[in-house]
Amino acid sequence: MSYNSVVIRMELIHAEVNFGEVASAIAKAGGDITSIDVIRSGPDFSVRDITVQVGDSNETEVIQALKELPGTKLINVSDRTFLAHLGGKISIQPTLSIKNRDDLSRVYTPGVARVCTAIHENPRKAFSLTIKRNTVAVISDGTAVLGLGDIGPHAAAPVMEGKAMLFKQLADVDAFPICLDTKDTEEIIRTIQAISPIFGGINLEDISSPRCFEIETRLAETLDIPVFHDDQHGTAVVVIAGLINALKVVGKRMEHIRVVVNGIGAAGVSICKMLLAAGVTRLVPVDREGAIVYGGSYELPMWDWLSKQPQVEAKPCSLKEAIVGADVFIGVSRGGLLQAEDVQKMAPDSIVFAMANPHPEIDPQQALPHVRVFATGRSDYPNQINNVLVFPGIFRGTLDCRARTINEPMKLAAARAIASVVYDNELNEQYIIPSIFNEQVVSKVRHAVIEAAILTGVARRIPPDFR
Ligand SMILES: NC(=O)C1=CN([C@@H]2O[C@H](COP(=O)(O)OP(=O)(O)OC[C@H]3O[C@@H](n4cnc5c(N)ncnc54)[C@H](O)[C@@H]3O)[C@@H](O)[C@H]2O)C=CC1
Ligand SMILES: CC(=O)C(=O)O
Ligand SMILES: [Mg+2]
Repeated sequence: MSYNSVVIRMELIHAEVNFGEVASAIAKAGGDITSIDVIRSGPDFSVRDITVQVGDSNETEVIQALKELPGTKLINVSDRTFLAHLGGKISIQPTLSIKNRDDLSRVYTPGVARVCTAIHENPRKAFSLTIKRNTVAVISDGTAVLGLGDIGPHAAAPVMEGKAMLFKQLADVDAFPICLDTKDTEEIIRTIQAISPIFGGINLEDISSPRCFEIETRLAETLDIPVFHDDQHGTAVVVIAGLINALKVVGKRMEHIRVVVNGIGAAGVSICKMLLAAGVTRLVPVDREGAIVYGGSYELPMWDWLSKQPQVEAKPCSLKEAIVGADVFIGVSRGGLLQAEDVQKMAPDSIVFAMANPHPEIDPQQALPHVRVFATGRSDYPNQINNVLVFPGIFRGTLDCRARTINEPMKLAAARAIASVVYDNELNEQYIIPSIFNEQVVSKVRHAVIEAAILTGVARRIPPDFR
């Protein structure tokens, strides 16, 4: 069940009802009052805003119970999540204000012309004299939005705005959401190439597989700024970070574990690749039709690549068969695929990362009693494994050193940096991954990424704190 916060504005006639009765009607219907504000108060009546936490299955009951309560009048019900989206979630602010003609002639014509000429003569100056220095495009075609699927570019916008907010708040990166009204691979590539001059980096988001692989590869080959498909690499980095720490908690080693990854799309492919690079020797990638097996032959190039890796198991099986005896389950597919009896059959001290959003592969209440370490992509349970721990710090570091790409050593360094934020003496089943509000995350990821970029020769600038 998912939870929403609703604000209920209602009038209470004092002679007929008191607040205790209202509170008890809400509680009986399954709502949880989190705050009360008095909007107007008179001798005979008062108007209050009551904020109530409701599950998606009991919101109607709460409203109905209040409608039926004598002495009350329901004025309005607003969903706080929708309120937070009114008018969108970001805006653009100038860095200085124009107070007089002198200011005007400096930031605009004629002064601006000298700056344009300087960039024309030396295009690298765009990095210091325009927003390219600190701006990332968050680009989606709306085809794989969270686990909601192909919901189109308009409906994708709230997620892209949310990513832009997180970039700014967590890492002071200016990010701009762009939702493309095309699913055509060539048109997407050409459009991104055409808009790229103003950006210092491209964060691809929620573009379905397998198109996302070609789009990213072709853009990375042709652009001189980093192109990072967040659902692939951000997710893989945070999974490796979580796994490094979860394995310490259960006392197992990367080389000895058997891992099942369910959902071999954008996130799943990248996770599998990074698991192999991290030393996993027994891997079972599973998609809708069952396991992708060693020695098999697949139309999708990434699946075919996986089938050539000797660490991938050769025995065909379904997800429910694959999970028997597994040490680790990583889900990046869709919600509600597993039940308690499935995770019960895993090896002792099992680790489950059920990361489909917004609904995980297994309901946390079903899984928790049977697994040693459990994590989801959501913020309402402990151990939130979400790529938000990765993209702000990775781009902060990349922009600061003007890296032309984000390579494997930079990603691995980011994963280790995230894991290192939780000290060994703090690690436990409920705390394998730091909170996104832990300020060390962005600064450690930034540092590790810059160091790796310099070492691998992709940094075009050495930031002052590295000189
Ligand atoms: N927690 C996090 O940070 C992240 C979570 N995700 C979540 O992971 C899921 C997948 O995301 P993407 O890889 O971007 O999507 P995608 O569309 O590229 O891949 C999804 C894959 O799951 C497979 N799949 C669907 N139903 C399945 C089933 N019943 N059994 C096995 N496989 C199944 C599809 O065939 C596809 O290959 C989404 O729910 C998304 O919200 C994705 C990125 C980050
Ligand atoms: C978190 C994220 O990027 C997703 O679920 O698609
Ligand atoms: Mg995403």
